[in-house]
Formats: sequence, structure tokens, C-alpha cells
Amino acid sequence: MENRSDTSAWRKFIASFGYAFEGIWYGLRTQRNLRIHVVIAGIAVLLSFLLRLSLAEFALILLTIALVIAAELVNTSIECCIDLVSPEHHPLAKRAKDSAAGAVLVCALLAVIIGCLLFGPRLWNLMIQQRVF
Ligand SMILES: Nc1ncnc2c1ncn2[C@@H]1O[C@H](COP(=O)(O)OP(=O)(O)OP(=O)(O)O)[C@@H](O)[C@H]1O
Repeated sequence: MENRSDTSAWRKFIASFGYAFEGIWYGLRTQRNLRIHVVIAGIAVLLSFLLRLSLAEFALILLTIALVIAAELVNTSIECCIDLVSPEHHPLAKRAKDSAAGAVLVCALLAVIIGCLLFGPRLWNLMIQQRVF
């Protein structure tokens, strides 16, 4: 009896990963901004290798990428909830959607600042070495 409930708990645990991936896939299919974030994240990871960022710096880049993508997914979730409970125009629905969008913007701005701080000086040195200027 105990074994059967253990198996069912495992099944639920594994299924929850499936639902989470479904959520990410829905976001990628429907949210243009999320696709843009993913492309920029790919470029940031590539640049991290090319510019030989330290392990701690690379960890910061990964943390920032996760933060922006998670914020975008939460924003998508809030948009879906609002569309469900308030398909009609409502000032509170507007507040909820605008605040969620604001949260994404804050995370994205932080990502830009961290990107500039970590990649900026290295790209600048590289351009000076290559006599771009
Ligand atoms: N039910 C609503 N009531 C009031 N204002 C709304 C409502 N739905 C959307 N809005 C306003 O319109 C803006 C855009 O809403 P929308 O649902 O198109 O989100 P979006 O940010 O364009 O999302 P997506 O990335 O999916 O296109 C919201 O930020 C909000 O200001």
C-alpha cells in the first residue's frame, strides 16, 4: 500500500516537470519578448566564453538570464489570469498587467547594466587592440 502511494507521488513529481516545460513552451510560442530575451541570453553566454569571463562573472550572467526569463514567464501567467477573470476593460486589470510588465522591465534593465559592466570594458579593450578606433 505504501509502495503504491510512493509511486503515485513520484509520478506526480515527474508530471510537474512536464507541466512546467509546457508553461515555458507556451511562453516561447506566444510571447515575442520572451523569444527576444532567449536570443539575447544565447548571445550573452557565447560572449561569456569568447571574452573569458571568470566563473563568478559567468554565474552572475546565468543568474541575470534566469531572472529575466522567470519575470517574463510570471508576466505571461499574470496576463493569462487577468484575461480569464477580467476580459472586459477594468482599471485594476490595467494596474495588474502594467505592474507585471514593469517588473519585467526592471529585470531587463538590470540585465543591460550587468551586461555593460561585464562585457563593456573587455569589448572596449578588444576594439582598441584591433585598432577599430
Ligand atoms: N482587461 C484589461 N483592462 C484594462 N486594461 C487592460 C486590459 N487588458 C490589457 N490592458 C492594458 O493593455 C496593455 C496591453 O495588454 P496586453 O494584454 O495586450 O498585454 P501585452 O503587454 O501587450 O502582452 P503581450 O506581450 O501578450 O502582447 C496592458 O499593459 C494594460 O495597460
